[in-house]
Amino acid sequence: MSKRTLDAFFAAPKPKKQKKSGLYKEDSKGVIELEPSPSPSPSPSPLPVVVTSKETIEIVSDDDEIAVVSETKAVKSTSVAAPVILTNTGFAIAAPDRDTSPSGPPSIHPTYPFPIPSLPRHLLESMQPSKEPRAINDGIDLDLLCYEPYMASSLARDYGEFLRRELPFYRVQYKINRFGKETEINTPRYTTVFGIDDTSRFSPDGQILDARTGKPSPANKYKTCRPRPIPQCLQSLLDATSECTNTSYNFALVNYYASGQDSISFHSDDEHFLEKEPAIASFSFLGARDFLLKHKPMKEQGQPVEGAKKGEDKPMKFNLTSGTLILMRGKTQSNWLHSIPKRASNGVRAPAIQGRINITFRKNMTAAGTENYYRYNVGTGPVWKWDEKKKEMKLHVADTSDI
Ligand SMILES: O=C(O)CCC(=O)C(=O)O
Ligand SMILES: [Fe+2]
Repeated sequence: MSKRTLDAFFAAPKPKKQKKSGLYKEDSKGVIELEPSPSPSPSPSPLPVVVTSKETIEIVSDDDEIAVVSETKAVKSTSVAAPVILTNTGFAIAAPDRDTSPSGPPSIHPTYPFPIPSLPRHLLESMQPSKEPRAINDGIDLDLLCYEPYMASSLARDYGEFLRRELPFYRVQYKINRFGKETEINTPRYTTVFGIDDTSRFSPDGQILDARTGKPSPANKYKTCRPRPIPQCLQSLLDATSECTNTSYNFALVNYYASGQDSISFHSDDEHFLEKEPAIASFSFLGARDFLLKHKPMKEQGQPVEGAKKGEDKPMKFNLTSGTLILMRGKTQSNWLHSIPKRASNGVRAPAIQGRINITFRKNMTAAGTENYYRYNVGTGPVWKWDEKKKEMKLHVADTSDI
């Protein structure tokens, strides 16, 4: 969401708790793959049995957010034999026959706080959609394509864990003017962004070039940010998504919702620097979360309120599980709002909410759009990085040993 949209957002008082209207915000599936193993040598593997469980969760609050609203060369490497792990239940955990060696050197750029490893080879080979999409268009001006799943569950988990572990994240704070008063906003989720708008491109060695002339761009073209090339681990999914959705993208925005308290308020991705009727590809990895969609108020759009169409009064709800891709296209962004509401993380009937990665691929047309995306998704604060031992985000301390 852009600053312009935010300003419009705060032009009226914000209702407290549930039942919101207009643009105001509110702000897991367990998968076990088992292979019966009567003997210690279970190969060749039959198809895995996938056991899933659904949970019921409730909305806890809808205030806070202020929603904002290298290319690398593959190198040959050797495959590691997949181990078979025997459990004390008499089952062996299916050990996939996969090559987890890196598919190339890490992606590096002066703007990255640390090198970003290239994908393990088994993931790089799994970037194409696993099935045909289903159209969802049963609301007025709603035009969605849902790949459910785009990526099978164990690959989606590996990919989600890879991104969570290897990407730099930020907890962006910024100030807005709300009813004439300066207000500090704490974005209620981890964010990060890579990419550059259509007027520029990166050279193979990471310099910013003018997209039309191919010459280096003036050093002051981007005044408030340092655009970062999309690392291989995201570019490979972007390329596969471009191909299957027949759309080009130049930005990857990543959200990490660490718990049910992390969220994004109702908004639409209708920034003026995107194309008209933009196609936005939105992926989900790791923990499942509810995704709400509701029609913008008809009145606001100069249409009669009577005969409200599906989604306007009561939001449509999708439980987005790991590996799902939702493509929002056509008139969706100009007519619909979407959100990931807060959820109770330890409800009686609900297991703890697991962290969730979201990636959106978009096509940004202007340099101002680039500045906007970096301002609201990287900001000026410290870097957070996943601590694999503690299983949580930790402030990243730059390694100065080489300086
Ligand atoms: O996490 C999601 O599924 C939605 C994210 C989103 O709407 C956004 O980043 O604009
Ligand atoms: Fe969005």
